[in-house]
Amino acid sequence: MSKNNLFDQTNIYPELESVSAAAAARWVSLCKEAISDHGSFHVALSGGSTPKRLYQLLAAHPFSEQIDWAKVHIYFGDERFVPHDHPDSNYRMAREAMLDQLAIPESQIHPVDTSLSSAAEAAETYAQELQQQLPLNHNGQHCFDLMLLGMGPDGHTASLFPETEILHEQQTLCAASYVEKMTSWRISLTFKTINTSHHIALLVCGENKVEALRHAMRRNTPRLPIQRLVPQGSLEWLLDEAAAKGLAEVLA
Ligand SMILES: O=C1O[C@H](COP(=O)(O)O)[C@@H](O)[C@H](O)[C@H]1O
Repeated sequence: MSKNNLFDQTNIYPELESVSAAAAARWVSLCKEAISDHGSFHVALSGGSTPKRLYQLLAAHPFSEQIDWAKVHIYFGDERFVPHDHPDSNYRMAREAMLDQLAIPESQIHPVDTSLSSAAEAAETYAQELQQQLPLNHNGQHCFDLMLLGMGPDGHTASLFPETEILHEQQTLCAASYVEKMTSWRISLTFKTINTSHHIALLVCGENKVEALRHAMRRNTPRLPIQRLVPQGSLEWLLDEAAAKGLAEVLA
């Protein structure tokens, strides 16, 4: 249907609730697949506002009991360099919405250590942890079974913001980045890591995402971070109708 491979798997749902339910169903099926393939499921959570409902759904009936939580390993695609109890912490949001309700062994929950002395040190430590914990794919690359992502109105994904050096990072799995417009340090997985994932699910909701989505779908000049997605595995977009407004003609 689409002229752009990046958008070959694009599904549009009425609103956040149905986007979240579809993402939860995808989590369940990928989780079962990964556990039968290599005995565990390694997932990177996204932050921001969109995934909170997904996390709440996963922690409750009917999704929670379909998942063997003892075999799930939780990581973070990006993090704000703030304490874990800070309102901006992605870890705190995931704890409150999902993790506190589930029987995942603590040793399998991998937050970014934001108590370290700098964002650079936190990122370096996290990169080492990923190297130790993540399974290798058949190419010998550290590989997530599922990478959850969102997209900001400026086309950022994870904490890969426009005009930041981290966009070009090819060596490490995770790096620190100062985001001028947020006046804050972020720690983020790099495109190298994201693109290696077995499956990427992008949840995008809200009218303020329309312009960035249209730009990326039209394959215009690649100025947005999101256009740096070159997945080795599969990638699917889960959009709500507000974000997908007017996209039909671009996808046709
Ligand atoms: O992938 C991600 O995208 C979001 C965009 O957030 P949203 O609040 O518009 O859903 C980003 O800020 C977040 O940290 C990240 O993981």
